[in-house]
Amino acid sequence: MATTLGPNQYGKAEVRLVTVEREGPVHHLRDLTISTALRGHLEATHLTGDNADVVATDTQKNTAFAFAKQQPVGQIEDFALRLGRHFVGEFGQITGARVLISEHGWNRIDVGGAPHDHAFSHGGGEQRSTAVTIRGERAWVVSGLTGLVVLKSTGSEFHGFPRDRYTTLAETDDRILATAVTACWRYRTTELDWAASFADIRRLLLETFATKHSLSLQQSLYAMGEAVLDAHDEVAEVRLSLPNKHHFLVDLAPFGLTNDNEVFYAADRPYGLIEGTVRRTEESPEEFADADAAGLSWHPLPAF
Ligand SMILES: O=c1[nH]c(=O)c2[nH]c(=O)[nH]c2[nH]1
Repeated sequence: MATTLGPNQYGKAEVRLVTVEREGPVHHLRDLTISTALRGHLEATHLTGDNADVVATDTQKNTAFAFAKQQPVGQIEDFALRLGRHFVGEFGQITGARVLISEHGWNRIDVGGAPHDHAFSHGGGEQRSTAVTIRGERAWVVSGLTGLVVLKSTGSEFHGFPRDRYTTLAETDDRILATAVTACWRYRTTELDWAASFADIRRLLLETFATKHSLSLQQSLYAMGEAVLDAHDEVAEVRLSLPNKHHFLVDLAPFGLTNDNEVFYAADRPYGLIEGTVRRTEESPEEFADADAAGLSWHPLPAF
């Protein structure tokens, strides 16, 4: 039988890295999950078990820890770029890298109205993330967030959908709309004030969800992506995944009670899952022409 090695990559997944930076008595906490994956001339190990070209996944993990000691971690995008460029720059057989980092937020505990120096409470399920891909000299950055849970108790309708013999859903002109936002956006640059960009994109996602009168979650999704592209030249494309966290009106008639949009059953599953991409249609300005090709931004490997 004739076989050949197809696309492949390897690395250490989900390295949990916590750093404490001390500014006198005030401590700064960072909590990251890092995955590195390397690509390159790796036929030998697959075909014969010759590991001469294999930068061990253990070494990849150690490099992340050592880098965190040698220089403040900084923005996750910069840390991912540093790590990825290191592996590609240091080892001739490694021609590409993909580094994923998600950051878990911690907030200072408030004690008597003042933020505590070194005690923190977990920020909840929300995470900030980045996916950096390196190939040779080139780099692509996609950043985003997950687990941003939002709900509006009015300003959402859903009606006008087709009815067939399987349709039972009632039309509504006033419902709860809730979701956990997963968003990622592809940058046109690798040098940026990442923190400022992230903060403003997050603000726009929240504000648009809140203020856009919604006739469908799909409409909200598009408006959220459009708001980001309108305000942020440095972003080429936004992808959103929005689970519709259904809140069904409970039928209180059996108890002789009315339900005037006050009592809901928050269903856990199944949930609608609304996903979409919002893109620019205009010609790329000169400065972004090269960066506007998605390149390897989204697809880790053709096969995955
Ligand atoms: O905003 C919505 N979009 C849908 O596609 C859909 N489908 C459904 O049952 N409820 C909803 N709500």
